[in-house]
Amino acid sequence: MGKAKGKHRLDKYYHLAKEHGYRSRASWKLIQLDSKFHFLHSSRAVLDLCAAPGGWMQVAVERVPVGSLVLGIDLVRIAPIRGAISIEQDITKSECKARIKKIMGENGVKAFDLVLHDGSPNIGGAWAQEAMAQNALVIDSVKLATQFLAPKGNFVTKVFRSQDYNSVLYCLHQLFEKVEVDKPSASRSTSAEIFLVGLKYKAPAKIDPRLLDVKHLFQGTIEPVRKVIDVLRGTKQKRHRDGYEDGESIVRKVSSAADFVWSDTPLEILGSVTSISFEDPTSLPIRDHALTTEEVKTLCDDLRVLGKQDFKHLLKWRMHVRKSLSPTQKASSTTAIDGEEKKHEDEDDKLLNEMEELTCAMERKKKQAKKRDAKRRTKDKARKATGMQIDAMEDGYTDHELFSLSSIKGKKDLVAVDSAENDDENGEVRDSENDDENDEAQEHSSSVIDSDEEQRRYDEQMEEFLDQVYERFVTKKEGSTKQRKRARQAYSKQLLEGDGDDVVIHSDHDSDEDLGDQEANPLVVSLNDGEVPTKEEITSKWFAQGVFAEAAEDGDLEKYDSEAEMQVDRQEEKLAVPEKTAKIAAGLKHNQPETSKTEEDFEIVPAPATDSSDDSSSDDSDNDDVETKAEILAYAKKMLRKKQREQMFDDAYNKYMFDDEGLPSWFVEEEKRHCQPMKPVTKEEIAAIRAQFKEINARPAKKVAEAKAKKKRVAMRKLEKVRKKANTISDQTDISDRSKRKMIEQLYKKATPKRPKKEYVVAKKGVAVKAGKGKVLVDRRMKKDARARGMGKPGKGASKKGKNAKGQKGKGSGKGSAKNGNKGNKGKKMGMHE
Ligand SMILES: C[S@@+](CC[C@H](N)C(=O)[O-])C[C@H]1O[C@@H](n2cnc3c(N)ncnc32)[C@H](O)[C@@H]1O
Repeated sequence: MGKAKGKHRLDKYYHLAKEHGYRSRASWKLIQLDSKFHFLHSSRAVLDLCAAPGGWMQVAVERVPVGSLVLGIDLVRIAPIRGAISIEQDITKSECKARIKKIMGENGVKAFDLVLHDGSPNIGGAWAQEAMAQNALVIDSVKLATQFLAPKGNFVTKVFRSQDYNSVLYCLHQLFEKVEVDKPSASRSTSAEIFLVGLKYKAPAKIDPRLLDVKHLFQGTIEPVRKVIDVLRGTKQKRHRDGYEDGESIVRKVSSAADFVWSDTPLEILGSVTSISFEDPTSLPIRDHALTTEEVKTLCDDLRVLGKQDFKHLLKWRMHVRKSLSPTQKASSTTAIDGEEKKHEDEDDKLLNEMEELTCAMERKKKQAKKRDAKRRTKDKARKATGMQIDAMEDGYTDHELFSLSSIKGKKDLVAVDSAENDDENGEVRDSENDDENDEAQEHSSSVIDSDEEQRRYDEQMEEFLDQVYERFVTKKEGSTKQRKRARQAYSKQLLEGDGDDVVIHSDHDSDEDLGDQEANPLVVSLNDGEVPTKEEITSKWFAQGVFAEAAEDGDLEKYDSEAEMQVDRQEEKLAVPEKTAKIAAGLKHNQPETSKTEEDFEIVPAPATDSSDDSSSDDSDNDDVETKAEILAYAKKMLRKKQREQMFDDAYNKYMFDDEGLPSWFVEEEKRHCQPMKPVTKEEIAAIRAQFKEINARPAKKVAEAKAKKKRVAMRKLEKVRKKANTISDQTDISDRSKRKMIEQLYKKATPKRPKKEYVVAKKGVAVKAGKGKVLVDRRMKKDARARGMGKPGKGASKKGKNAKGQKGKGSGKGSAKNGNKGNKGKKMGMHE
């Protein structure tokens, strides 16, 4: 069955099979099926149809109870397997039946507990024909199973997911109490094979012969098959796993490529037809499009065998071909669906359309960004040429109103700012673009996706989305709406909040119905549901608290009064979130020491007490410094990303900002202990930064590295010179080889840098000797002791050197060394003193 050849076939299971001594990688399929359905351990007689080379037989022998019969049959000879019998037979012939019966009799087996079938017809040809022959072979194996299977016995067969697949499935449903469909991971995802496991054979007294007649089952003759179905089931047909109804499964349902591409419900089409054709005239441009590859055509040919990747590939192809053939049509087709139609549109289809819109928007934005960049570059050039660059800040020009959000009174102003900004950036781009483009640009003004990073993110999102759509597409067929809902919600959430900073989907509803909001500044967000309490309201609410009654009696009201004022200020301050980012950042460090407050409500954080004079703590403070630096850097790193930065700001609004006073001490204590706000950076992130510091510190100083490199260069040059000289010497003919060698040796000796010689100092009693840099202290006593302890044998050279050293040093090395060297060995205990 269209077997791929070559090295790629030798996958993990091939090697595993080799390792375990199985004759075929197919063994793993049976192992995995058995691990799931546990049919082997209780089978005392197993009939393996189409068993060569015997991989399944080997597994069966391993897993069935000892003494069980495992009978393997194949067209080709199966090499003997210990504990199994094999015969050469065609399972479609009646002779095969007789042979089986004979062997059963010989082994005292009345029926088989398990019939296995992994046959593949040994014919070539078109895929459809092959698949049909395969499934016909399956029915042959079913026939044998009905004759030899014991009641409650099990049956495992391989089928191909072609148009006959559902008929086979149906057939098995009639004969077994339960039918499981499984594709073990050992089965290649590229293969259309799938395994059906019929559990608990019903062993009906009579079986309608048409049920096992491939002509009835597979030939596309709907009526007779339906009759068979009706006779045997007498009930309404159920939907099956793959989403096609039994009766429908044998009919080829075709959709035109044009319908699929231009439809707003592509998933509905994918779920309801068996193939997509390119034959009708409207589909011709699609067929001839460069994007419509042979692969796409093959996928379209049989939609029932689509795997996940195929499914995604097909949807992506549709999206691109749609965009390429008619970008405008696409946009209108997705937006022009009237309300009624939209209701009926599948949710996934809607999401798919949104995704497509995003793709278009992204590409549009990319184009615009490119144009903008080009314009900006030319403008800059022109400016430079005329020397017109003016630094506004240099002139001391600052207009505070310019940066005040409160000056933006409504959406209109905002749009004005927005467009002004665009004008500023675009220069004359806008003038040159037509009105339509301008409208689009405004519509998607917040969905600017122009960097590679964003593109990557978008691609990931798209992949994820398609995965979800596929999962839902598959589960939908089983009627699982819950999962679909969940995934959809997750996706919408992602769209709205995940990357919402870049991609905003505008709903028409927004602009039309929220007219009442027009006068409010949309950037200034109320944290109080739009209702801003007045200063008086807040004050009175504050004083309404019970505690003030007591305080009034104690005459403490003055203090509370100022506190209330502060609360009011803070409330007001909350209303203009973006203007307070500096303070928010300060709020990140929650466990600040006491803060003092000024009338302008600045919070002055006292610097932590440090004592630079304290030397012992300098190490600690160094460590603290590194720790703090690492932490700050980790924050900074996070703040580089817009989304994370805003998240940090948002998180920084917490109760610690208010530094409540007058709380019961036990409460404060417990809060301190248990209520620690989460830092926006993790320990690991800080550790990573510290590791970076370490790495930087570990690098040699630039000067040292340079000096080393220079030294190396000089040495190399020297050696190069020597090499040349050596060559000239060796080329000379009038000198003997021996002298040549000597001369060359000398040359190299001179050139190689000499290591400073070690100086050996012999320790002598009563003479002080300093064994500093380059000096080695040699002490006879020490040597002897070491030798006595068996710690090592001083080499000849060492003693010789020692002697030399002694000779060199002569008297001078004298007595004091005994003090030095022998001190430890004076060892009264040992009594070894010299
Ligand atoms: C994929 S192999 C089976 C592998 C086997 N399960 C194993 O684990 O080694 C398919 C086998 O079906 C056999 N086959 C095809 N048609 C057959 C038939 N009519 N009768 C018997 N064997 C047949 C082929 O000869 C081939 O060996």
